Amino acid sequence: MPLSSFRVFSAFYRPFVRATHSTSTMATTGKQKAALLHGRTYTYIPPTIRASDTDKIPLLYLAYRPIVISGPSGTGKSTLLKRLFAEYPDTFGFSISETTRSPRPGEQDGREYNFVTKEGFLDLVAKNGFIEHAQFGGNYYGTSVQAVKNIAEKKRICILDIEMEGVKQVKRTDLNARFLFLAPPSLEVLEQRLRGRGTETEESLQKRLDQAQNELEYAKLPAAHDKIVVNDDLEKAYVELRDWVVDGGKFGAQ
Ligand SMILES: Nc1ncnc2c1ncn2[C@@H]1O[C@H](COP(=O)(O)OP(=O)(O)OP(=O)(O)O)[C@@H](O)[C@H]1O
Repeated sequence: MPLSSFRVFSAFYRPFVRATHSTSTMATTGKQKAALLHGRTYTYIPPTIRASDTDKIPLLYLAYRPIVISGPSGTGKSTLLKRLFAEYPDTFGFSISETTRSPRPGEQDGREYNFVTKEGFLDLVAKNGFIEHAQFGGNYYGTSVQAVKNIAEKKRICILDIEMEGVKQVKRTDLNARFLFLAPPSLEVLEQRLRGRGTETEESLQKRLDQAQNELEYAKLPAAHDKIVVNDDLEKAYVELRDWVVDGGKFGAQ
């Protein structure tokens, strides 16, 4: 795993989940629609519980619907989310990751991380309890479905900044999330932004661009996302993203 992926799990009180790796598996139910795009098969996974099944969704998740923001690395997700959190400081929640590593001095269980045993972690993996998980430096790290639910319980809206496999995994839960895809104006512009950011090696840049193609192709599937925003002009993209997220003050509540 490239070092840059570690920041996914390293920040305290993360307002959103950042991940570039996932070990989620593809579902194989008959409900799926598959589409062959450019020689690869992409599967649209319909939500386990549809937003229209309001009687099956716990009340809290009707009111505090998590928002999943995905899009190729370098599209501008962090830039736009930072602005959103600054404009709405008390609206969004903090998801706490699970980890099998030991607490460092000063760290508290349930604050920086939920510290769990390897057995407990793998048991939750087997039960499909993670949205994303990864191994780093001999330890496991992950974002559990329960951690996202805890945010709704605090009456806040959880924003998940995750990649495609995580998006599919969220669709398999009863989180009743809304899905926004942030697209770059083009792959060329994306490459320029990644180079301009100065965080990538040539190798990690290539990996990100390859993954960007996968994400862009998945996003073409009908109903993969509820909203697509193209981040061409930053100001325009921010207003479009914010207006969709805020939804006239309802934040997507049903
Ligand atoms: N509309 C825009 N016009 C020009 N530059 C932009 C625009 N949006 C973002 N950028 C720049 O592009 C770079 C990548 O943005 P950012 O780091 O927010 O992407 P990201 O999607 O969060 O990437 P990652 O998933 O790798 O963290 C940054 O240097 C940012 O300043």
